[in-house]
Amino acid sequence: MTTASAPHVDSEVGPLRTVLLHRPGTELKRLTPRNNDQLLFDSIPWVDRAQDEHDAFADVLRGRGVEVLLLAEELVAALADARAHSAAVHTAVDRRRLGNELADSLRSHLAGVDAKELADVLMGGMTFEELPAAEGASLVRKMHHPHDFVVDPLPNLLFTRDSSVWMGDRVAIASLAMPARARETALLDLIYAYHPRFRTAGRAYGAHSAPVEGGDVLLLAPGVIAIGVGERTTPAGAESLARSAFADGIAHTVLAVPIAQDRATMHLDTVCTMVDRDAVVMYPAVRDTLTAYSLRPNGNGDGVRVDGPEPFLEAAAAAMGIDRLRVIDTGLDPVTAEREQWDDGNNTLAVAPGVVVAYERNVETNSRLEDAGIEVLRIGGSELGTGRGGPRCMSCPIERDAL
Ligand SMILES: NC(=[NH2+])NCCC[C@H](N)C(=O)O
Repeated sequence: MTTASAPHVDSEVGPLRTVLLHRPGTELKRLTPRNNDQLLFDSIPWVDRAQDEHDAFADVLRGRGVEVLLLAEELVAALADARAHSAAVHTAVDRRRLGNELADSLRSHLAGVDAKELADVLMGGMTFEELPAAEGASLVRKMHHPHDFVVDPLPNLLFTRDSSVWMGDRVAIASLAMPARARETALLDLIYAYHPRFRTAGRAYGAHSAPVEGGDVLLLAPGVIAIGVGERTTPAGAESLARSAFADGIAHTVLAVPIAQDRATMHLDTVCTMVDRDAVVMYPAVRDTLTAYSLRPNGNGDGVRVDGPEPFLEAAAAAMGIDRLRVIDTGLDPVTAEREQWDDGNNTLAVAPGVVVAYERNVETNSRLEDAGIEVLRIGGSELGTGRGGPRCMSCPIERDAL
């Protein structure tokens, strides 16, 4: 491993130094037409091609000097600690699903496997068919279909943005709203608690608090955080993240931004991402309608003042202390705009101010970004995108240089 500097992120666009990605693996092979909706994929990805696309994404980042950490490797490293190993077994065994007898036999099986094999089960799941034969006749085993899951797979691990968020030098483990993703945070929690590199990192926000997902959290500028509130992050989640950020001195203003409770706009970063210190790319259909409530400490203990709603762009510029937040005018007709929004055209990952990674398929959005002087690093995403997530969703920045 390269010599690690300290984790720290206080913007969306400061030069990216270290990022956490997840190269998709066995968990994607679990997707079928019967379970894909529940597992939050819109079709069945071609897994080998998804891996190739992901490797190319990681290479683009490495080519820009970014250190790429892969979740599977970090998880195996964390599980080398015996305490992490036994905590991990605990998170994998669902007694309500398995009943006591089968739960006990799964527990003793997993307790005996090495870190790599345990990590594979935690990420890729396990079916009844794969469960090593246990003594005794379990009704649960007899009555389940061999392809039912003993441990659910986590295909959305790919979207590392959502499960944890670095704010300043602290990491917040998210609280994921959808049952299909809930267990992801347990894996991130293990990595940050037991991996030698992260063991000392401070935490922000309580893991078991109201739902907050990282795709909703935008670090607009040092001290200014926007939080989308919609299908995933709840008002209570936004409020609790704001209180935690104020208490830790990470933010002076948090903007709570209502977004439509739709699959197409499940997170704020599906309609708006930052591409430069003072510029965003935004889905034209929300440009003039997005609003924000401003939260600030009211100077009275841990009291919080709530103002608004007012137009998002105005509230953001005021909190950031700039005249105007530039919106790159994609100028797209409504149908093209809707198509490219669905394909994560607005979901860019900045590697530096004015330099972003974007899916190549969003031809029109990308060319407007270039017209506006933004450098666009294009990646293929035909298979990666089947889970509805782009370069920002697939990356969790751990270290960015200050602006
Ligand atoms: N930050 C994001 N926009 N993440 C996209 C997550 C997509 C994932 N399939 C989900 O529905 O949860």
